[in-house]
Amino acid sequence: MFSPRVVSLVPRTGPRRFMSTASKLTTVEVNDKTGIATLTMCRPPVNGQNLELLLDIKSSIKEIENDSSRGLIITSASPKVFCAGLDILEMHKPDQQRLRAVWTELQNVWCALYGISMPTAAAINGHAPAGGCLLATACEYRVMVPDCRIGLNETQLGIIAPKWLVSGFLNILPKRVAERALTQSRLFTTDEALQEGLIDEIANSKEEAVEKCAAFIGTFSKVNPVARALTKLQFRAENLRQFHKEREQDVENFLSLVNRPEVQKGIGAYLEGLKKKKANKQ
Ligand SMILES: CC/C=C\C/C=C\C/C=C\CCC/C=C/C(=O)SCCNC(=O)CCNC(=O)[C@H](O)C(C)(C)COP(=O)(O)OP(=O)(O)OC[C@H]1O[C@@H](n2cnc3c(N)ncnc32)[C@H](O)[C@@H]1OP(=O)(O)O
Repeated sequence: MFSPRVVSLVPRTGPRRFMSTASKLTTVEVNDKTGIATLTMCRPPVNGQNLELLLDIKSSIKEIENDSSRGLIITSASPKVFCAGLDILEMHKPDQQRLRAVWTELQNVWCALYGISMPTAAAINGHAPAGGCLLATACEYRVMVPDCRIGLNETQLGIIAPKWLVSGFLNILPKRVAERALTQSRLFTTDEALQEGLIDEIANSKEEAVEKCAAFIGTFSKVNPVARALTKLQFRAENLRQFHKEREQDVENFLSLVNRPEVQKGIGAYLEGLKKKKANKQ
């Protein structure tokens, strides 16, 4: 179903770039000076996480890991949206096999990003609801541009974010703030996110956000990388262990939830809402 991955390496003069897949839903650029890889999601208009984008993100993370980069920065090619979360079309009247693959790949992406040993940072250059927030909170550091929103708004959609999906959020926020945000489906503004500690810095542009992420990664230059990696993984091991224990059941739960007639009705209504928003804009 998927084309084989094509990796073309440009010689190491200046920043080197390799397109991570034939489908080009992500690109990876490694800065030769710093050794930091920037993974950019490029699925217009909002980086909706369909199966192909998730597969591409996973492969790009693995490539960066195998390339022994000094760190990973994740960002988006879209001017206003970091990532809008799961592609809602994948969940509306779904093909069952594909739906199963979508959720499995979301799990795989989270696991690869959350569990990678190198330093990670998210340059959040736009809105980051739901699955977008998942990617950002799997990283160790977050820099966001002004006037955007980030959070886990699942309950507003009538759905429940499983424990593994919330664990990045819980690494960052006090439990009480996290519980309230999840139950209220709160989408934090950039300023609120900084105030609560959900993001670490604000940047005025995507470029500045990437620079600040690189500066964060640079803070580890004098730290023993093996000791750093083991310490990071020590903090994350319990969440990962729990995730692996529950991941198969989690897929079944997801399928059963999405297939419920009332959830399908809700997804349909949500899609209509997005269409109306478009009509009102025109
Ligand atoms: C709905 C899910 C229901 C059930 C799932 C059931 C069980 C799941 C159990 C747990 C799941 C938890 C894990 C993760 C879940 C998710 O990620 S669900 C997705 C949640 N995402 C959102 O709620 C975001 C919705 N989008 C927005 O709020 C806005 O679009 C935006 C703030 C991201 C950007 O705003 P604007 O810049 O104003 O752009 P538009 O709104 O005009 O959108 C442009 C274009 O993109 C389409 N679009 C937007 N979001 C999605 C999406 N998530 N999937 C697919 N398509 C999306 C939108 O319709 C517009 O398309 P066009 O009209 O131009 O064709």
